[in-house]
This record gives sequence, structure tokens and C-alpha cells, in this order.
Amino acid sequence: MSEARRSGIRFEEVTVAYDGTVVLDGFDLTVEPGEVMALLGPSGSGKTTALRAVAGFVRPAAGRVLIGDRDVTGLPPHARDVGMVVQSYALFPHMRVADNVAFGLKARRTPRGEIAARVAEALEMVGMADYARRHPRELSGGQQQRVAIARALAVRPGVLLLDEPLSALDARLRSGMLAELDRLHRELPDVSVLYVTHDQVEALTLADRVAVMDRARLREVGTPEQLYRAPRRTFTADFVGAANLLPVVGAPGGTVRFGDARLKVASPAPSAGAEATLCVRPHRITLGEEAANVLRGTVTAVQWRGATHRVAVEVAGREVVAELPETAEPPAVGAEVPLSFAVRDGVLVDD
Ligand SMILES: Nc1ncnc2c1ncn2[C@@H]1O[C@H](COP(=O)(O)OP(=O)(O)OP(=O)(O)O)[C@@H](O)[C@H]1O
Repeated sequence: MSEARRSGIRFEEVTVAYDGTVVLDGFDLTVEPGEVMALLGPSGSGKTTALRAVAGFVRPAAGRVLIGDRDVTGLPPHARDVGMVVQSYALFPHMRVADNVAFGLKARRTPRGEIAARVAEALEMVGMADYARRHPRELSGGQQQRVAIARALAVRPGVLLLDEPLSALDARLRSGMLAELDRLHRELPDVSVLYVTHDQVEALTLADRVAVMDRARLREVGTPEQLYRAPRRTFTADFVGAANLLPVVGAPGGTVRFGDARLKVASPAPSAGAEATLCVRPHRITLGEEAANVLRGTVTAVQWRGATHRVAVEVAGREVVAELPETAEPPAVGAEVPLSFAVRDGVLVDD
């Protein structure tokens, strides 16, 4: 008989309410065994609540949560086989590092002889083997976070839950830890990871797929490339990367009209006369008429941003932003300019 599956998470129509207010609404999502899924969304959108429903700290009003093959909806947290790391680390201050990491193992009645080896292994994984005898107050924020990760990994969970694990760290430490989390996951290829963040760079860097949340609901799920290159919804286009969102109208021949311009787009065009929203990423727009779709307008602002010039152009009463590679001669405010973008870089999104 094959061993029961321990990895993978399934949310089935999970609804959570606090005092009658729904904060997670019919949430449906599958995280495959070994997959890293980021939950990305603005503050208050329900990300942490979804994570806590997997950990067992909130009880859904409706729906089911499965970990691997097991329905865990009614199980207490300690019976769920998950490791969890929260943004505040939540290490026990009076315990040494090794005892913090051993905590979950003791709670699970792991044989004494095995505990020392598992603690050493977990500390080794996060590069903290030399710090076993220190107390948390003797560690930097980044080191404390590593210990918190070691503590979560020591129980060898099938599922690892990370709630904004890097948000308390400064920018440089954060990018170092991001690379390290990536390496850790390659060492633990069977562990499913659910990673809560409101930072799109973290989500796009680390995740195999990203689930975008807004106001208690799942809006869109896809690989980072899908969400970035071909978002299906206005919210995703706007939240994941910068976007020009232009109101267009379906025109004959599978094109759309924006002001005077007739544009070809990558998505199936709406029927003639139907309104739609076109998403074009600013850095996919070039100055000049080289690409298939050309817009003409008046430059209203130019900002130098180091590697790029951000040029705003008024076209048909709307501001269109182009992020151009830094140039010695950006266009002047007031100049009439053509902008263009390729067919593949225009996608229609739903509201
Ligand atoms: N224990 C609680 N009691 C009442 N309301 C709560 C409780 N926990 C969370 N909420 C509310 O539920 C909603 C969703 O919260 P949640 O923490 O899941 O959002 P989030 O997307 O993780 O936000 P953030 O990025 O700010 O952490 C918020 O409106 C929050 O105020």
C-alpha cells in the first residue's frame, strides 16, 4: 500500500467570518505537493486568515481544508503536520536556540535520542549551527528569523506556512533571505509552501504560482509570468506590476479602438461596439512607430528614474505612461510624440 500523501493543501469553498463579517469568502485553492504558492494581496484582504485556517487557528464557518489526503478541518493545530513562521518570529525568549527548535519535537513526543539530531539538522539547514546555545536576545533579527524557520522545519512538516516572514527585516537582509528560502525549498522538494505577502517582488521571485486576493476573495491564480504578461483581471494587472489600463471599444476586424487609434491585441477582441479595458505594461511601450500599435499624443511629464525615464503622454484625454530605457535625450514636455507597442503586449482584462 502506498503511503498517505502528507503534502499539498486544498481549500474547498472555505468561508471564515469574525462577528458576522466575512473575511474569507468561498475560498477555493489547491497547492500541489512540493509547490510554493504565494498569497498576494493588499492589507486586510484575508491572506493571514487563509493561512490560519490551514494551521488550525481559525475555524471555517463553511468549507473544508485538506492537507495531503487528510481532511483537517476539525483537527486542532498540533495534529495537522504543519510548520509555521510568522513575521514577529515568536521565539520563546527564555529558551536557548536549540530548545526553541526542539519545542515542536518535544510536543510531538519525538524520542529523546532523535531530538538532538533533528535540531542539529534544522539549524544546519538555515546556517545557524554555531548559535545553538544562545538566547534569542543575543541574535540579530535575521538570525532570529532563521531560528524560527529551523523550528518550523524540525518537525519535518509536509506543509510550511510562512506569514510575511521577511517583513521585519531591512531591505538588504530581505533579499538575502529570499535567496535562502529559495535554496531551502530546493533542499526540501516535497514540502508545499504557502507564503503570505503583500510584496509583489517576494511573490514573483519565490513562488511557482501566485494567488491574488482582494476583499476576502481569490481574484486570480497563475504563474508569475502569466499574471505579469497576461493578467485576466484589472485588479491583478494593477496590483502585480505597473499597468496602463485604457478604456477601448471593440472595432471591426478583431481590433479595438482607443481614441483615433485602431489597435490589434493578443486577446480575442470584443464584439464591435463593446467596451473593454486594455492593459499595456509601461516598459513594453517604446517611443516611435516601430511596433504594430501606434498611439499619438502630447508629453505631459518626464521623470528620470535612474535606469529608465518615465514619460507620461496624453492620448485621447488619457494619460499613457511609457517606461523608456534611460536616454540622453528624453522627449520634452509639450512635444507631440508617437508611442508604439507590439500586438502581444496588449491584453484585455475583465473588471
Ligand atoms: N481575530 C480577529 N477578529 C476580528 N477580525 C479579524 C480578526 N483577524 C482578522 N480580522 C479581520 O479580517 C480581515 C482580514 O484579515 P487578514 O489578517 O486575514 O488580512 P491580511 O490580508 O493578512 O492583511 P495584512 O496584510 O494586513 O496582514 C481584516 O479586515 C481584519 O481586520
